[in-house]
Amino acid sequence: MILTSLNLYQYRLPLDVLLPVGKQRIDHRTGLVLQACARAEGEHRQVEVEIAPLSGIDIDEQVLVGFSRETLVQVQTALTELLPLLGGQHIDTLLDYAEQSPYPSLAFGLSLLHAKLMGKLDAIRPQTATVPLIYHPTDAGKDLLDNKIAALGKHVHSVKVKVAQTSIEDELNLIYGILRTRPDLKLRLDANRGFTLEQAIEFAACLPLDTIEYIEEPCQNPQDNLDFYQAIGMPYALDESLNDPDYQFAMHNGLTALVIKPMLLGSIEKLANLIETAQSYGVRCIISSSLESSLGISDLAHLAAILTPDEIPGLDTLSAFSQDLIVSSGKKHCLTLAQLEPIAQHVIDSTPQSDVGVAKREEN
Ligand SMILES: O=C(O)CCC(=O)c1ccccc1C(=O)O
Ligand SMILES: [Mg+2]
Repeated sequence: MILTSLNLYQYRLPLDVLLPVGKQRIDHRTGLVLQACARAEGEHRQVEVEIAPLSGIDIDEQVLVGFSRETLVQVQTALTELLPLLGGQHIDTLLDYAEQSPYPSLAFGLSLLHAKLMGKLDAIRPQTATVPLIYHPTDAGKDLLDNKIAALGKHVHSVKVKVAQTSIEDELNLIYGILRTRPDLKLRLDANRGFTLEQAIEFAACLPLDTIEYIEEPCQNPQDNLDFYQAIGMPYALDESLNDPDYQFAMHNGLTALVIKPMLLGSIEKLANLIETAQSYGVRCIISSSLESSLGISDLAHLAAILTPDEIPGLDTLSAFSQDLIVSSGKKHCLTLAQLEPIAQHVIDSTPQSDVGVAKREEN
């Protein structure tokens, strides 16, 4: 299968409510959409992927830290240079560039584009269940949270709650409030490295252990996670730790889950290897959102069904988005490609006599 055209677009979507990025908050999301067409023996395929590194600035104009290291501009520049090299090539070339790219978001996007052109995502029903995300939006009150908890369906068995954001007292109240409303729920807590070892122990000691599935990144210094587990016996999960380019899976007491954010980690092959290694030690792998638009979330729901069929992914981040992008999640408005800003384009003349590539590039 040969790549016959590639089109790159940029999107910018305002959010209706703030979304958490660790302790920071964002009020809009920007990213890229890469569309590719490929042909083989009369068959023609056209697919789109979202490439949206989780970097940029928060609502206080502070740089987002702890997630993607690459900026949108870096990825956009790399892709603009890559498109002319990809045009006319076999689609497997996408995998070569994915393995070579220093940018995880780009590696993931290129490998996903390959998988979609191969039809690998069509063959499976997406995971429709997701673990609801509960957090304090600084622009919404306690009522909104209470309503969200009261509205959870009976099929929901776990929720994810952001902690280490406000005071320990407020957060214990929130958690006990949730458990009063729904005593059957299990909780996945996420501290985003917000606690010192002492604070993490003090906090966890106030919670009923058997209601907590795990706590993500309890300690500021992840080396303290082991002491945390030894002191309190609460299982923990790693999330930010996986973003370190040198991260290698290592089994430790108390390590129960990896929170896998594909946009931050790299190619599907790399994800699959990490998942296989972790699962061989009995560590659960939870595919999770990096705050992608509906296009990216839909692909993650398909990938979760393929890579982690026994787990419910953490993809409950779309409700904050004002509009859908390319793929409808049921919102009133769904932006189409024609409504996005084109950044770069590369078309191969597909008449049989000619193999000449024509590159067009628009500066913005
Ligand atoms: O994991 C989930 O369920 C939702 C996604 C989420 O919480 C998140 C999204 C973007 C950046 C960081 C995080 C996080 O897990 O801390
Ligand atoms: Mg987390």
